Amino acid sequence: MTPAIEVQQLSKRYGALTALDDIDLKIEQGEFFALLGSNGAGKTTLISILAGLIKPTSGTARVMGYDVQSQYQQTRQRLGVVPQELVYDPFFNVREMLVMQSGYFGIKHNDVWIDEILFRLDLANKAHVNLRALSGGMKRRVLIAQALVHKPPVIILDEPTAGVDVDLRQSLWQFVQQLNQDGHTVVLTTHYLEEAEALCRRVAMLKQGRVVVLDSIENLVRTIRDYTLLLRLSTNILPDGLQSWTVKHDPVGELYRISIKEYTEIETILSLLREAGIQIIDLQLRQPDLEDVFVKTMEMDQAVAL
Ligand SMILES: Nc1ncnc2c1ncn2[C@@H]1O[C@H](COP(=O)(O)OP(=O)(O)OP(=O)(O)O)[C@@H](O)[C@H]1O
Repeated sequence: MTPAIEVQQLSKRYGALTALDDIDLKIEQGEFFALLGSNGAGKTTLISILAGLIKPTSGTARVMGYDVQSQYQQTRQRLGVVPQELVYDPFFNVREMLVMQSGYFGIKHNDVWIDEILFRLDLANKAHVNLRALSGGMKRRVLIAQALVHKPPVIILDEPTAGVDVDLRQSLWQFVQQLNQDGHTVVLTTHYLEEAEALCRRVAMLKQGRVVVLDSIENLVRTIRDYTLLLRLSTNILPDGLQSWTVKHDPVGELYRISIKEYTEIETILSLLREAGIQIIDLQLRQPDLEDVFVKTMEMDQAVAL
């Protein structure tokens, strides 16, 4: 099957700055894929190239098999991008804007789908409100509606939940998951790693314009064997024996965070505390998650081999 997105040896330079450095990436149709990276890693640059908004310095990018530069019309029809920035035309109301956007794609009678999108994004009662009169979160919903108006098979969401309240986040994710189940490929960039972990199966992490991690979230989390033992204790004087572990004191909630690699270390720590007469008021064990993978990846000096 043709990949939804295929990027080969893609680079983008702004003068001396390399925003994307020889990237190869393939996202299959039907995937729910996370594109992660810290600020300035190159995520928006990659998305802008896919959307045909900027030209790469070298390399190729394809959407559903079509080249984003030489076959721009075909890729535009197949791609819906929700941009990070709130850009909107202040002269129209929500419905007018969506009808107009449908027109750009040559779709004449789109009312049924527009109604469905408005309903799913909880915008039905704002259909006749002028865009400039909407709150930031509502404008973001309109941007999402705008990206979906032509039912594109590939949907890219660039930090769609920034500034969005919890209610909409949940209904938005339900809607996007439904679209994914219906066969749409979804690519998501977000700084909320728990969101990526809950929704996506595979992830690429960008660092300084390079793909440094590409794998399923399940595999990545499995490779991390750092557990955190969280303890609230009856005293703040710890037994000397605990010096063999990295212990961090978190004044919020008076917690001690002890990094361990094996479950058996818990037994030793508990017996050291018991021997010192220290009581445990609260105990939790935190499993490694995508955030641990991300922090580790970003800390590494060199890109890890793919
Ligand atoms: N038009 C431009 N001119 C010069 N440099 C640019 C331009 N656009 C982006 N850059 C630089 O390219 C690099 C990648 O930026 P990009 O916006 O792609 O990062 P990002 O991963 O999307 O970051 P964020 O998470 O902050 O959105 C950054 O160093 C940025 O400053």
